[in-house]
Amino acid sequence: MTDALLEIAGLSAGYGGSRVLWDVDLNLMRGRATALIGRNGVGKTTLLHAIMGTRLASAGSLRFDGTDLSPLPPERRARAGIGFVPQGRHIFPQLTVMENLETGLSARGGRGTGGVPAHIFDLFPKLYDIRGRAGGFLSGGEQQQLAIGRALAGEPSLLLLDEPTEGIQPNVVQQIEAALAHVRDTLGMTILVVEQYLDFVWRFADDYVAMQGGRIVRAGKVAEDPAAEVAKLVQI
Ligand SMILES: Nc1ncnc2c1ncn2[C@@H]1O[C@H](COP(=O)(O)OP(=O)(O)OP(=O)(O)O)[C@@H](O)[C@H]1O
Repeated sequence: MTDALLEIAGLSAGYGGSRVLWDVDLNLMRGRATALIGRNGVGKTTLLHAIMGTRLASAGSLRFDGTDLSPLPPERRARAGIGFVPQGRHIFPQLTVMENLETGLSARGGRGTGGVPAHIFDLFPKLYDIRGRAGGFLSGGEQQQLAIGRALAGEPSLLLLDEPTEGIQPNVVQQIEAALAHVRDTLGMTILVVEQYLDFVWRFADDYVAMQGGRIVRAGKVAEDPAAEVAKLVQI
């Protein structure tokens, strides 16, 4: 067993004839949170989709916990332990908060038992208060908490998040930050978070990876490189 939970090597991906990711190498270490940053359109979302299997790579390899992900469709990748909080949240509007959370349980595969884990309501108490409300009636902040809670219900070992603070008020941003730090520190969860809001990720992430033009141009530890310096380099 290596220290890397996810090993990406020489990954390329795109849309039709246009290539978006070029020869991406990235290792995510177990129990660490990595911020994936870069300007709009550099390919961050595409990289998350290539990991999740909702966009297929045209070249390169993806190994998760030692297993080749390439032949696995998205639902098998979810059952293997990859959770995804997509941009735009994709809450089921007709289902209640509790039912939305329960949809996340199917990603568990053989891991975990019982219903929605209680710690999700400890992390996001508001979800318990509104558990009977339809997803379509939630505020943006509530939807984001629900999207994260639903991914956590699958008890993933790797959690992918696409711009979780987008359009979210500061008190909910703080809760999201505390929740991500908590699942990393107590459950040893590995996290890859795409973010434009560098102050947020620099507060809790361990590592960062900066992309430009579909390539990783810099990687390091957030404790060693100031956010402002990295932001300047990748022109955020
Ligand atoms: N479904 C699609 N079909 C065609 N091109 C796409 C599609 N989705 C994204 N692209 C293009 O791929 C490139 C990378 O997009 P991607 O969403 O991965 O970037 P990003 O860094 O996540 O940016 P953002 O922060 O705006 O989401 C962009 O040029 C985008 O226009």
